[in-house]
Amino acid sequence: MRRDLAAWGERAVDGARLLARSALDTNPVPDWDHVTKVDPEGAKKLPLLYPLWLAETDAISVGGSSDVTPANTAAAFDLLAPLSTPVCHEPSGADHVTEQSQDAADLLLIPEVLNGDSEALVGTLGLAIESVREELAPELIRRTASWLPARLADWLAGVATSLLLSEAAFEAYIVQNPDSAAARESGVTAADRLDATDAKRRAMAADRHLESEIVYLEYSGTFGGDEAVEILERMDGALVRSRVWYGGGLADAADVRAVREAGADTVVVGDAFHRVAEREADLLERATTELAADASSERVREWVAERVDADGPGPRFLSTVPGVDDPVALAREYTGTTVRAWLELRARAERAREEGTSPTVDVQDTTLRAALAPVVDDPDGLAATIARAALSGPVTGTADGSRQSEQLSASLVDAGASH
Ligand SMILES: CC(C)=CCC/C(C)=C/CC/C(C)=C/CC/C(C)=C/COP(=O)(O)OP(=O)(O)O
Ligand SMILES: O=P(O)(O)OC[C@@H](O)CO
Repeated sequence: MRRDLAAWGERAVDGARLLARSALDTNPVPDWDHVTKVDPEGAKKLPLLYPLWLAETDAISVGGSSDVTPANTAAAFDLLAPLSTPVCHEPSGADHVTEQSQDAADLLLIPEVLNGDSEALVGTLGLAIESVREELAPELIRRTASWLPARLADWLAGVATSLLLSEAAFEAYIVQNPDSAAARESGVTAADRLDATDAKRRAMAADRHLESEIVYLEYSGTFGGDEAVEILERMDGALVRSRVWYGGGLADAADVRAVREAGADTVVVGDAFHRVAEREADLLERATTELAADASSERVREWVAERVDADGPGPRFLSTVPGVDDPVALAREYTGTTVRAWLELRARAERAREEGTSPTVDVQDTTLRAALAPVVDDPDGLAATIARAALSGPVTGTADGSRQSEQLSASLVDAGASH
């Protein structure tokens, strides 16, 4: 009798859970419109005033499929964790998840590839779970409660592992560009590309069986165009709980509109953001020779207006953000502020060198600090971090993004300050 009652109770709970799944939004991943993917590898840079550009996006995802290491992941988190925008961590290897990355990230996103090899679906995941259960979690317990008896510590490490996985969100990827690093990492070849019918079926399996919080249509590096639209339209309405994310080659408002109208809940933009930093590096170099260190705001505004037009990377990135009404005006504003902040930091670094004082630049009353104040909680701390990174410059032999300085678009080292 007692057993019958217990079984009945369990069934009732399961039934309620199923009802809630269909009737309520139980997905812990917010329904973001726009996510910016920040790749920690050294070749992909951040604009000097990245907190301004990233204040426009709904969330940041830190990750990439090549040349990502625990060290460059840590450097990226040092720069990004202080922002008010939520920061996710999307590891592509088991060793990218560390205590520091877990502390810094608001959400762990775990990729599982629906059309790749089994290594990418469960192999790397198994390895990562093993490393959390047998290394990361026991080490954490040892450090925080070394006095615990071994058996209790081991039990707690198991609980911590389950907790990490239950709080993570799983991303069921459909990888459609076989020429991308993501495809190489997940064993996806041209023959594995899916048509709309198969893509929808696998998405339904991920939604209902794997219970993946995200179904991610991935064209990494290239825009999926009509094919992506057809797949998204086919999936639309077929999924109960998973959010649908589209990423790959988004470079302007028209691309974004097309995939959103087809049913993508969230668009993910990667390269278009890193291109802002690439262009900025050239622009700052020119500003150094063409503008006086104390150029007026008006002069800088004119100079920037002549060089930033609708086809530039800044306006293009901002045009992918659904809420931004005038991407050209906003990109000019952010670029102008960046140029002024840069000229001022250079001048301060030069002065510090001439006076033989410490190479650390005082960030009080700087354009940098003032620009950060409206978008972050601790503008003093972040301004100091950015100035320190810009001043410390690259170190010979490393260009892997493992230092914050290697992740910024420009370095002030030639202004005389050394580290
Ligand atoms: C469980 C824990 C603690 C960690 C998870 C570690 C795992 C499972 C990693 C899986 C890695 C995997 C299957 C990667 C496949 C490649 C992929 C889809 C990567 C995501 O794409 P991006 O890395 O954003 O692509 P780009 O570098 O091309 O921008
Ligand atoms: O870099 P892009 O092509 O914007 O792609 C974004 C993201 O989907 C990559 O994982």
